[in-house]
Amino acid sequence: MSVATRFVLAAITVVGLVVLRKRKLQKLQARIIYHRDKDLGHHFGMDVGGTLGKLVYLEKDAVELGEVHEYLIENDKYGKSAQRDANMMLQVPGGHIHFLRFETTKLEQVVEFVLHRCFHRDIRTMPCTGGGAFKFSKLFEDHLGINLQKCDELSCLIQGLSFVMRHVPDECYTFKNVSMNHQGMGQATKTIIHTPASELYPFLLVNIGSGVSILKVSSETEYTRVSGTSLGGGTYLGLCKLLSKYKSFDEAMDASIVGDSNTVDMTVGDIYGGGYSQFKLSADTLASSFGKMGTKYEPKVGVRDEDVARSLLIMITTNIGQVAYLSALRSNTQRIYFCGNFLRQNEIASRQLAYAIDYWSKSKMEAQFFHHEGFFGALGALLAHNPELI
Ligand SMILES: Nc1ncnc2c1ncn2[C@@H]1O[C@H](COP(=O)(O)OP(=O)(O)OP(=O)(O)O)[C@@H](O)[C@H]1O
Ligand SMILES: CC(C)(CO)[C@@H](O)C(=O)NCCC(=O)O
Repeated sequence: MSVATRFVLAAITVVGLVVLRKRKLQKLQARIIYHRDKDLGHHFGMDVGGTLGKLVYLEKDAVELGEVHEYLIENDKYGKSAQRDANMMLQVPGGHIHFLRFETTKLEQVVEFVLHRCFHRDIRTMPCTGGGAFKFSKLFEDHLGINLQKCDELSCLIQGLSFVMRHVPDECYTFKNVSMNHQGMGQATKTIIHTPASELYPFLLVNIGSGVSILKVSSETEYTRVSGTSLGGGTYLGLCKLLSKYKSFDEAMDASIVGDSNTVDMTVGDIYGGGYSQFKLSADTLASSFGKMGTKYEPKVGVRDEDVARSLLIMITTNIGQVAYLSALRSNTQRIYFCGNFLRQNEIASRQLAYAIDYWSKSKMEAQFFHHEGFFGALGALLAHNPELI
């Protein structure tokens, strides 16, 4: 090949490469401009409660959410401020919904982290529910330039719940053949339940978050808040931290699995020396939560932290079960659905609730639970801005 031919070929290659690179750059720039023109906020739904913040986001296609998705995965990997519940991911037409949790006290850290990434400029408004939508709206506006669009928490709760009931197969479960002693031990079998839409309403919904809200739900759009109690998941976590060495909900949960509440609680047997047969109260019936502690000179002797965690769990759960049962009686509903993050990875509590409802109602009522129990509010906020998903 002559020198001249070689020169021509090299020139063509260089020009080709330059053109290709320019095209690639133009494509990239077009994508960036396309991003900047769009408000990605409607891909999100946030619920900031008294204890936990919940964030769901719709990944329509990986390119569009680009950096946001990467951040969330990266954040997840390093277990920093937020945690992704990977097993909760839902497939919806044209995308996936991802689920994240963070402690509300770490919200400022999350905001700070986001601030150091440029993608927040692509998010101008974000639907948000829970008390935090009000409490933290200025923080989001001032630091990130994001306008939180406030959505009512109970309305979002119902929207999110209706969505999973309609679209997520095997979402609801109960415990069949409930027989248990009063310390939450039992062999009942976890069973998936499919209730036909025609038989669904009315039902009672008990949302166990920091506090507890109890709603009578008559249709997808009609509901009333019939009761509530301040003895909820926040009470359990707060008392655990106060009375034991456990520093987190997950630690307290692990401990309560191996704890023995009998060292802490007073049973009918402790009082009667056996059962109170006249009123069919067996010897192992819980008579007084933490009652044994009141009779001891040095209450902590012989009591382990795991026993305290277990006893607290039974105490809070039994009380919620009773308030739920009485509310169902008053509202004339047979099915009671329990949700909220207190029930997250908390099978002792859900079994105990199933048992309590069955016991008090003489098997006329049934307790049911959800796999996505803590995310309905955030899902409802997401759906408010993506009605096509409903
Ligand atoms: N990782 C966790 N950290 C803290 N609490 C947890 C965790 N996982 C489960 N919980 C339990 O979930 C409860 C909070 O539930 P949820 O997120 O449904 O309520 P919230 O939105 O924070 O409260 P509220 O609706 O009353 O404002 C806590 O009080 C605790 O019992
Ligand atoms: C205040 C809310 C609604 C916040 O989610 C919740 O924590 C709650 O229902 N608490 C119980 C309030 C009551 O005693 O009715």
